[in-house]
Amino acid sequence: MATPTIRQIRAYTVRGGGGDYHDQSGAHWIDDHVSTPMAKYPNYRASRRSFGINVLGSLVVEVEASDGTVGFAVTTGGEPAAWIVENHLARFIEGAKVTDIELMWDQMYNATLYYGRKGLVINTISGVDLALWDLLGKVRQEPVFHLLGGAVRDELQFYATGARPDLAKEMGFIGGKMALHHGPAEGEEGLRKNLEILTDMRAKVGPDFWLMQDCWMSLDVNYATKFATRAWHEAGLKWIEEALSPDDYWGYSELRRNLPRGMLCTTGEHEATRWGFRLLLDMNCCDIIQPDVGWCGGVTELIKISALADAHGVLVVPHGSSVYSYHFVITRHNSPFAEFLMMHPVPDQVVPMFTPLLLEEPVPTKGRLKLPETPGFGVRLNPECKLHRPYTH
Ligand SMILES: C[C@H](O)[C@H](O)CC(=O)C(=O)O
Ligand SMILES: [Mg+2]
Repeated sequence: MATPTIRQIRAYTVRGGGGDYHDQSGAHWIDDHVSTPMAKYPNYRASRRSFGINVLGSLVVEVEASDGTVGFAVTTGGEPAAWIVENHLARFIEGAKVTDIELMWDQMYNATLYYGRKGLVINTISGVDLALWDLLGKVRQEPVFHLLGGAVRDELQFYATGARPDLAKEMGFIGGKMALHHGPAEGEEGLRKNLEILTDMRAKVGPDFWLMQDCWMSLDVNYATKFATRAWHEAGLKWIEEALSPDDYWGYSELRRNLPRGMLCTTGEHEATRWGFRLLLDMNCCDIIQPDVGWCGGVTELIKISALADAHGVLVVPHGSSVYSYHFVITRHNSPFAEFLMMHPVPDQVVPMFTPLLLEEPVPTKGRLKLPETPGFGVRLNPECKLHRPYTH
């Protein structure tokens, strides 16, 4: 049978959770006075929505093959990403063989180099790439993790990100990661509060449960060193995550050298491509890299990033991104566990990370998950979510 080609690519936007998991309404732990680079401005301290963390919304990319098979993926990027797909990237996708993902990636990346490389553009390319892997899996009637070389273990094991590691422990997760609440602008009092939250949580979860702190790019080297050292001694903090701006490779190098022996430095969720990660690796910036497969260039690029990290003895524990991460992590020896982002507002129960956008999105039970062998990424779009196609070509 001839290899199907791609008949059409379509880009949609949708609001209210899903790919853009920060696009929540009402009270939610993910928007409860989280420390950010904007927290130096008191007006933007209480809520990340106040400075526009959710302005983009979700992007949904659909690719339809000549045999009628449709692949899709969701990520962030919203309307500007939809414009890039429809007006620029479509030409490299339509007419191509469904198997030629490497070629399509290279053309999308090189054609956008003059305004792309990172951020929104590589985020958009990631969405297209994930849709292409979904399509190939569906055409072949294989789950994506089979196409990536097959599972290297029976099931995935997860730590949970949310405000309640104590509840995550009861739910069977191997660790809990909390968002930092107070940044350097909140001074000594903020530092004391940050440490208090951690020591309280340590008392609740006992000595052995992993506790991690996500700093969402909000600290400087001095504050991060002081906080991490005290948090290690007073609360057994396992890792300090994304303490600095993603552009500050020099700062990460220094921070990692400053950390107490045994404590891990992690970063990379806002880094992109093999070239960005090469800087983090060559400059000894961290012990674990955390690429987001929906932002770093997609699965096609994550394969390369992961191989590079492996050669440097650095683990790859992707940021969030639900099934798109799970299908990768299960195939890699240097990704021994995965993140589960708790999207319940409290969060006192497990809900699918991209809720309500996907159907059949698998979730961990007792902190573990055996991936179903459904073709592609094994998920469907929820027909109740209103998609909008702002541009056509
Ligand atoms: C909790 C963090 O601020 C962010 O929303 C998610 C994240 O960075 C992570 O899961 O890691
Ligand atoms: Mg993070």
